Amino acid sequence: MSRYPTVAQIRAAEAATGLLANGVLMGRAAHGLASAILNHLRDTGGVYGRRAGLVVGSGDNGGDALYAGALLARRGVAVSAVLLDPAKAHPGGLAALRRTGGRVVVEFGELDVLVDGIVGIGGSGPLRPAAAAVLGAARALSPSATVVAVDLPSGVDADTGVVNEPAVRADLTVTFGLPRRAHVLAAPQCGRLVVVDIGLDPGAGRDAVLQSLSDAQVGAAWPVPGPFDDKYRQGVVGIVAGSAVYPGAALLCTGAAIAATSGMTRYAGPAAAAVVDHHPEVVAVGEPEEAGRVQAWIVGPGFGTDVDARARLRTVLAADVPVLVDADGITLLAQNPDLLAPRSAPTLLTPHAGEFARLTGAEVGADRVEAVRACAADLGATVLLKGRATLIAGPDDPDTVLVNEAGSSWAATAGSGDALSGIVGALLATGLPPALAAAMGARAHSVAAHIAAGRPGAPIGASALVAAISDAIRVLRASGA
Ligand SMILES: NC(=O)C1=CN([C@@H]2O[C@H](COP(=O)(O)OP(=O)(O)OC[C@H]3O[C@@H](n4cnc5c(N)ncnc54)[C@H](OP(=O)(O)O)[C@@H]3O)[C@@H](O)[C@H]2O)[C@@H](O)CC1
Ligand SMILES: [K+]
Repeated sequence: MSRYPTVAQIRAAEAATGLLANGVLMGRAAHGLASAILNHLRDTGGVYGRRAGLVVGSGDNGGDALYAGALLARRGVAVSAVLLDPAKAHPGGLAALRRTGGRVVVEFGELDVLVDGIVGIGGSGPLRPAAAAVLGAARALSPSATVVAVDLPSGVDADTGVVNEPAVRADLTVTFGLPRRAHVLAAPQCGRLVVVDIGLDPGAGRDAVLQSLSDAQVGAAWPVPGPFDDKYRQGVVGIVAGSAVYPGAALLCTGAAIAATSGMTRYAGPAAAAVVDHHPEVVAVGEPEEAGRVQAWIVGPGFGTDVDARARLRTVLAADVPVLVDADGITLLAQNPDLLAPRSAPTLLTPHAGEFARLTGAEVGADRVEAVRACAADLGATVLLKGRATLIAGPDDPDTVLVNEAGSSWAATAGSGDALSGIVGALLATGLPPALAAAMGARAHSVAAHIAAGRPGAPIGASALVAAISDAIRVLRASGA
């Protein structure tokens, strides 16, 4: 489990060490930062004589960069620093840099490493023009220089992950003590993340709302048949998806559900013939009323928004079992919010940003974590908000929002959401709590996309993703072994 505290929580954890005022924490931070840069230099041709440029802001983030620069200079790195506000540059850090032979310059020469010490957790808004100009000139002169962000890429909001352009885009981000929310919410902007141990209390971060499951946790919790299980033991999932004209969503959703668990899969809807054609293990009927008992329903992918779809949604939501509502089902639900009111079994909604806006009547906004939490509380449902960082909140636990960072964008392909619904719905039918099922499904979905794309990656369709689900589960189950 990784936890991503807010800036306020990080500041409290730092203060609790009692080591803020005496500079011990900054010393540890600078040491870790310098080590990460030295490792990078060693991996790319050596340390001595390589060139590092520091862009130094007016706060402690700049202080980290200056102290680390001093350590690099001592190891033979040619270090230069541009001070954005010379009067406010960290005095101790600046003195240390000067003592070790680092130079203060007004513009950089060619560089191997460009260190962003402009702002960290004290920053707000985009890069100011002076900082943007220095970075722009450095990038133009040294386009292949590795960009190392101190704590956070400047311009990225630490708590929301919003990238306020112009912002730094880092190849490597070195942070201190605990990862910040932005590291998972804006992962592509951060590049590789190194978390340096600065001696925070072992319990620090426990109060963080935003959390992610590890692959090992997902693998360990994945339901697989035990020695005495029969076909019903892992639950029966019922799927209402697709249409006679467009059976694709039904096929993808059903295929994903079949692969995700060894529970039984039923299908009810107008694509029944096509579903059985492609997936002979499915018991398929025309309407949900005819489907027999299920332990969870998936309703909505590609099933349209006409009166028949509306009637099917109503039937499914009237059942006293967990229901996952996706895609067209969410659009219909937005028009008929009263359908959720009588439900006592869990409901799980899986909107993308557009469907979320339809559902809540407002755009997701900058603070996605708060948006998904508020939506879950308002609707009394678990909500999975899709994105590169998928967020999941339940209605009864306002102190937990789960996040799955996809790690790549290979899953951004048509039909991918149908596959996600299939995986999560099958997990729901096994009896897993909705938020856990959603987070596990999202993780498996990301891993499947990664496997299907291969290395180096190639674009995939959702069918390839579905075909890789079994391998993804194997990878997850092996990761903790
Ligand atoms: N505390 C500790 O023990 C440890 C702290 N650590 C380090 O300290 C960092 C936090 O330091 P911090 O609090 O001094 O804030 P920080 O992020 O450097 O910048 C604040 C100043 O920048 C300015 N500014 C704001 N927005 C801006 C923008 N968009 N563009 C340009 N400038 C902007 C604004 O000042 P202004 O120019 O407005 O006067 C603001 O006051 C943290 O991220 C970590 O790296 C580590 O050493 C571990 C131990
Ligand atoms: K920074």
